[in-house]
Amino acid sequence: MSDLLLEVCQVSKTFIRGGVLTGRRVAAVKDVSFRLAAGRPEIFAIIGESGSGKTTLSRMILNIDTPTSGKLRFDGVDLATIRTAGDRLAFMHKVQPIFQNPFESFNPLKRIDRYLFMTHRRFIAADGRLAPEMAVDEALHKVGLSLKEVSRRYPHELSGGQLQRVAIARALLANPKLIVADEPVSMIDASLRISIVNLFKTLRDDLGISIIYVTHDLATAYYVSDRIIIMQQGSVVESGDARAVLNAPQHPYSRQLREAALLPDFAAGL
Ligand SMILES: Nc1ncnc2c1ncn2[C@@H]1O[C@H](COP(=O)(O)OP(=O)(O)OP(=O)(O)O)[C@@H](O)[C@H]1O
Repeated sequence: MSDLLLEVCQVSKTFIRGGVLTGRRVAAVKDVSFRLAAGRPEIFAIIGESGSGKTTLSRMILNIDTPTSGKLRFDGVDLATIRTAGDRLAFMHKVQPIFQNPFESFNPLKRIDRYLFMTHRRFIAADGRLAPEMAVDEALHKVGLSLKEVSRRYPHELSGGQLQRVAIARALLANPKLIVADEPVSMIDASLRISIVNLFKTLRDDLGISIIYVTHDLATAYYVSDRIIIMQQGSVVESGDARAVLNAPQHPYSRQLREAALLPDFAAGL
């Protein structure tokens, strides 16, 4: 096992928009580096406005996109060497995504309990000690729900907040070491956001899971994160301890973000 859980090493991603010859190059992520230590679970926020490259960076961490240059290693394994279906499944055991819109994460025609049982079957090697009902119920309990509550229900029969909890329970069935959550609360009612964000703290403290929290929302990032990076136009402009950076931002862009966030919402998050 490596001393590092995740190593993002001088990673860049360039897209070509339009035709191959006539297209314009878009540098979505530029030379980004950071590390998460193994055995020291933390909430690491990637902050930036729309178009700053957060999603592209998180997709590379999830091995959905490949970098144009640079390297990503998870648990010592270079993500570029993950090629077979078996390798991919092994990676997904350890790294799980949570997406912005929980309603898009689930097939609307499939019952939620069936979805969770399917996921359990897929990752059964991760936790073969429990019968499917018990494993699914246990995962749901970790997010404040139960199998009884979601049984026989379809995604549209739950609130966005409840469904995002189910998405987190589904991620937990894989027994991951890292969850990459891309704007996980932005589509959820403001009143429920803090409960999801608090859940991340519980996953970190009680289950030892590290969380990469991708957001444009400084208030929740301030409230929940241990460390942050602030991205502008693909580059990291500031990084460090979340409270230190957000209390006294040094870079003009970080200051600008903080000033823009000094709205009632931000104050409420402090
Ligand atoms: N598949 C793609 N093809 C071309 N350009 C892309 C692609 N994906 C992202 N981009 C561009 O890369 C830049 C960074 O986008 P990205 O989605 O990573 O930013 P973001 O900070 O996550 O923004 P948002 O919060 O709006 O999703 C943007 O200019 C975007 O238009």
